[in-house]
Amino acid sequence: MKTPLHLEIKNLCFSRSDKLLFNNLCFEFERGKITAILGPSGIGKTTLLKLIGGQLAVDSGEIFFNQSALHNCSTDELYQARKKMGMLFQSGALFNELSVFENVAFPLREHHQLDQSLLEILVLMKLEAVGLRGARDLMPQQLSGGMARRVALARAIALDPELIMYDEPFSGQDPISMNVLLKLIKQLNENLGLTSIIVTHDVKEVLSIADNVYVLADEKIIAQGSVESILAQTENELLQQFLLGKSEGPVPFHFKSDDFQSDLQKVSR
Ligand SMILES: Nc1ncnc2c1ncn2[C@@H]1O[C@H](COP(=O)(O)OP(=O)(O)OP(=O)(O)O)[C@@H](O)[C@H]1O
Repeated sequence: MKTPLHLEIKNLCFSRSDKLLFNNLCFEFERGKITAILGPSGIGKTTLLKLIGGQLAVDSGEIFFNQSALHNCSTDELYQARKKMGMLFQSGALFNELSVFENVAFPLREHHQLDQSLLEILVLMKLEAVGLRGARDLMPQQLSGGMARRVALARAIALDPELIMYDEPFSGQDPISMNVLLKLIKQLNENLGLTSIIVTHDVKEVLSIADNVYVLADEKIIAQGSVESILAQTENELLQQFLLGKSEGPVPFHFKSDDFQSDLQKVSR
C-alpha cells in the first residue's frame, strides 16, 4: 500500500498582480524526503512556499497537509498546522538585539510555557544540532553569514516541525559554508525525520542531497521526479538550459518586444 503523502497540492491556480504564476499545477511531497523546487527567477517559487504556509490563499486548488485540507480550514486549524512547519526564509534575519540563545528560545517562549531549565535544555539541543552550542552567548552581529544561517535553522527547528521549508538557504554563502549547510540540511532531514522542501538557484548543490525535484517554467511544471530521472531527460531542451545554466536555449535573452527595425523607425529625429 502506498504511504500517504505528507503534503499534496492539487490543481493549484494562482495569480499575483494579474500575472498568472501557477496554471493547474499538482505537487506531491513524500514524508521524510527532500524535495527541491527549481526554476528561473520570478517564476513563483517563494510564492509556492507562502501558499503552503498559508501566508497566501490559493485562487483555486487544494492543499492537503497530513491529509487535512489547508486551503479552506479555519484560522485556528491553520495556526495548528503552521506550528508543524518550520520556515527558513531568504531574509530569515535574526533578531539583532537578542543573543543566539534568545533567538532560538524565542519561538519556544512564544508557543510554550516552559520552565527555564527545560527551555535551556531544548535550546542547547537545537544549537548542538547545528554545531553552534558554543556560540550561545554571541550576538547576531558577531556571527559570520554561515553561522547566522545555522542559528536561523536552529530557530526554525525549535518547535520540532514535521515539515521544513528553505527559501534560498545557500545564497551569499562561501563554498565551505554552503557545504556545511548542505550536510546539515541532509542530517537534520534524516535525524529528525523531517520532510524538507528547498527552493534554490544552486542547482548542482541541491541535486546532491535532494530525493525529488520539480522544475517550474512558464506557469507549468516542466520536469518532475527523482534526481536521476531529471538528469536523464537530455532531450528536454528547456530543462537542460536551466540545469546547466546555459545562456543559449529556449529561454530567450530578449524581453518580449516589437520588431527592432520598426521600433527604430518610430524614434523621432
Ligand atoms: N508582494 C507582492 N505583490 C505582488 N507581486 C509580487 C509580490 N511578491 C512577488 N510578486 C511577484 O510574484 C512573482 C513570483 O515571485 P516569487 O518571489 O515567488 O518568485 P521566485 O521564483 O521565488 O523568484 P526568485 O527566484 O527571484 O526568488 C514575481 O513576478 C514577483 O514580481
